[in-house]
Amino acid sequence: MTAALLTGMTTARLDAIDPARLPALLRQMPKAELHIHIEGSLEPELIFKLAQRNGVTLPYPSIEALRAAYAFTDLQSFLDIYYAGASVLLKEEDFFDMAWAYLGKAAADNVVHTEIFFDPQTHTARGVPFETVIKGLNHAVHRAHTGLGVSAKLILCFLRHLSEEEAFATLEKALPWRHHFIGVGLDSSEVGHPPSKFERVFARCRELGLHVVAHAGEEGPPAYIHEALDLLKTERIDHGVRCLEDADLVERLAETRIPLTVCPLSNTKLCVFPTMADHNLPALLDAGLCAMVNSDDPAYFGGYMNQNFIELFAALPQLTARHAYQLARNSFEASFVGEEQKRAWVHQLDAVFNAG
Ligand code: HPA
Ligand SMILES: [Zn+2]
Repeated sequence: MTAALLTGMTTARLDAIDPARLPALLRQMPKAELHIHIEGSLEPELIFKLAQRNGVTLPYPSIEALRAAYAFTDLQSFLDIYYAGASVLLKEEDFFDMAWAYLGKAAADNVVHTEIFFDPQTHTARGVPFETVIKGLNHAVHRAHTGLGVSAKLILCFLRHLSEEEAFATLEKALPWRHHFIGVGLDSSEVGHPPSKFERVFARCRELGLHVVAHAGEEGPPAYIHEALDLLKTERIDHGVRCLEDADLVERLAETRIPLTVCPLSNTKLCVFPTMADHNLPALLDAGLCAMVNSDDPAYFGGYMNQNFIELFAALPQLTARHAYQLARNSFEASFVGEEQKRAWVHQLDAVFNAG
């Protein structure tokens, strides 16, 4: 599979690229984003605009005060603010506006394909119908194809701090809209909520022909990654950076080419790594894993896709054009699209690296 995707670019050619071209290449190269929570793309400006439009009172007096609260110590300290921010989303056009703003940013970063997580339970718990959420998001996704040239798909995430029963109830509500999303995921507070809690829900989702992914090994132990693979049978692992603590797991991930959707700025902002220079993405690539770069919650963590690439490569000088190409190629390999489309995107990628 890997060899088939690696078209014109040889390692020797990649290593001959002038390092001065690297920042431009990172920006210009076509890429796929596979780990973005749409609620995490809600910028403070849009939060305030929607609050005003919907008559919602926010516990922050200004945009600056809200932004100042974005100093996180761990995943939970972020999730508390992230769920509060989502409280301004009430109407279909709110969900459209949020997704449309993200898709414009993605297009500007040369993201040609994005698989977008959404958290319906965050909204249905506040009385917003599932239909309102999915219709608003779907409208933006469709408009992105024609208006921005960005291919976008939706992945429904279950909140793992809630019960199995609530996940099943959410799936029931989603089924009339089954054709609007391609898969399911698992997010929210990881530690104490292992993948095993959702084994039966995921089995049902697989029966329905949905793709399955799960957050694991962000704050949780490598055992959670094993569980996601063994019990949920996930096709990708979201984050997964703690896999390096378990040599057998690394071998398993390398052999199966199960992708890891890594989020560098997220990991530094949530203190998974003390600084970007400590990030283990170079080691993940050296271990032969199908890892790539994603933004996770770009409005909260300081940047969208290209900002993640730029800060990662600036902090880790051992990363070169070879790694940039590998990361983009991995993003296409890991995406839930057909082989022909993947090959077309890799050809576009080759063209950018061959130019100049
Ligand atoms: O990084 C994350 N981890 C878990 N849940 C989330 N929900 C939004 N972002 C995240
Ligand atoms: Zn995430």
